[in-house]
Amino acid sequence: MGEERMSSNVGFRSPEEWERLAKERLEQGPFEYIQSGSGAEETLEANLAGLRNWKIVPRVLRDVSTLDVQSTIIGVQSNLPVALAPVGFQTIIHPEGELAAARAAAAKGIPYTVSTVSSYSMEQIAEVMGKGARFFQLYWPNDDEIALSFVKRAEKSGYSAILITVDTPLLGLREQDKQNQYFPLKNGHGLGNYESDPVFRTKANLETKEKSEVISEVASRLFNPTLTWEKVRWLRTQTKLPIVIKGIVHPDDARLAVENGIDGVVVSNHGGRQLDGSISSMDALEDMVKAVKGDIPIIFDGGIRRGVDIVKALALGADSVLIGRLYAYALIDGQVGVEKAITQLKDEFQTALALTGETKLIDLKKTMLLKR
Ligand SMILES: Cc1cc2nc3c(=O)[nH]c(=O)nc-3n(C[C@H](O)[C@H](O)[C@H](O)COP(=O)(O)O)c2cc1C
Ligand SMILES: CCCCCCC(=O)C(=O)O
Repeated sequence: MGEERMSSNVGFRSPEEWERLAKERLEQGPFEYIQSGSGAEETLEANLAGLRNWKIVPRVLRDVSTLDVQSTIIGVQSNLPVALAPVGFQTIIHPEGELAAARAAAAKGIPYTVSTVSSYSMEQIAEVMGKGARFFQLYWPNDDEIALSFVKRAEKSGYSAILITVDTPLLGLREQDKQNQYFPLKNGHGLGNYESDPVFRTKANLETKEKSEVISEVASRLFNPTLTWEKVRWLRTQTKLPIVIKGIVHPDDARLAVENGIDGVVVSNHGGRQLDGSISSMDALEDMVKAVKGDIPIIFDGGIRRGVDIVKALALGADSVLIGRLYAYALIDGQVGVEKAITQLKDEFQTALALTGETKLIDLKKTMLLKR
């Protein structure tokens, strides 16, 4: 491992350095769209603090020469207990957007989650991924036939699970974006899945529309504040793919997920971009674990920046984690950048695991953590 680690130091970039470079290279609108949270950004900061506040109490003299970090995430194999989170509009970062990030995930053997508002279609992304594991994230439109069409297309193009994001009945109040008057959709990003959808095309009469009209048609269908568990139960009857609910932090919602036949939850506050003042992901995790651990897989996101953060989330009971901004910033260097970020995260995670005194994911336990 020594020689491999020396060579991986070439071109090393810390998460902070990726963020700094992204700020330098992107225009203010796109950069702040990625970086910012909602409101006063209390929850954005709380996600980071929530992880920082847990300290590891490491053990020693336990032969940590052989590590096993292989994982299963919603039924698919992964080289790490990590998947790339759905991040919409990736062409605001790099012209190859989702294609580059998805290729990187496939090359590194971890799952990639395609956002409903990806700039390339789910079929285009599937094609570049080959056998790479992929999930489809559903922003349920205000038209169930379009929602079902997305899910059927995901089935056909080899997606292994549907993640329904439920923390976005409407967009959080993001002050920087308001100041910048910036929302990527308005500039024509994030249309990949809508523009290619046969049901949407017919309903919106797309053949006769200018780009600006297409954008308005998508914008008018994107949000669905009427969504309830009843609709989720209906979707359960329409697909055999595992369904995961993304964006819950209340243990009662986790129980409801189990009762409604859901196959996993993502404990998430959307990276602090929705309800500002909501509980940090790490503070929510303990009660979510008490509510559903062992019933369905628990995925965690919000604030993961380094390998040691993954150790903490898994020790507190998560089965795996998603990373968002960490890879989004690295996407400024396209596929190479994202691959570099994943390689580094793996190195950090393995190092943190060994220095904690453990070799296997299953041995990460809450007893090795103290909250300070
Ligand atoms: C720029 C950006 C775009 C995002 N787009 C989506 C999206 O399309 N769908 C979704 O479910 N979550 C989206 N998220 C939230 C992420 O999936 C994830 O929950 C969050 O980024 C995790 O926090 P982290 O960035 O601290 O890792 C987005 C986050 C960012 C930063
Ligand atoms: C319901 C569509 C909202 C798209 C916003 C993308 C996103 O999740 C984010 O910016 O955060």
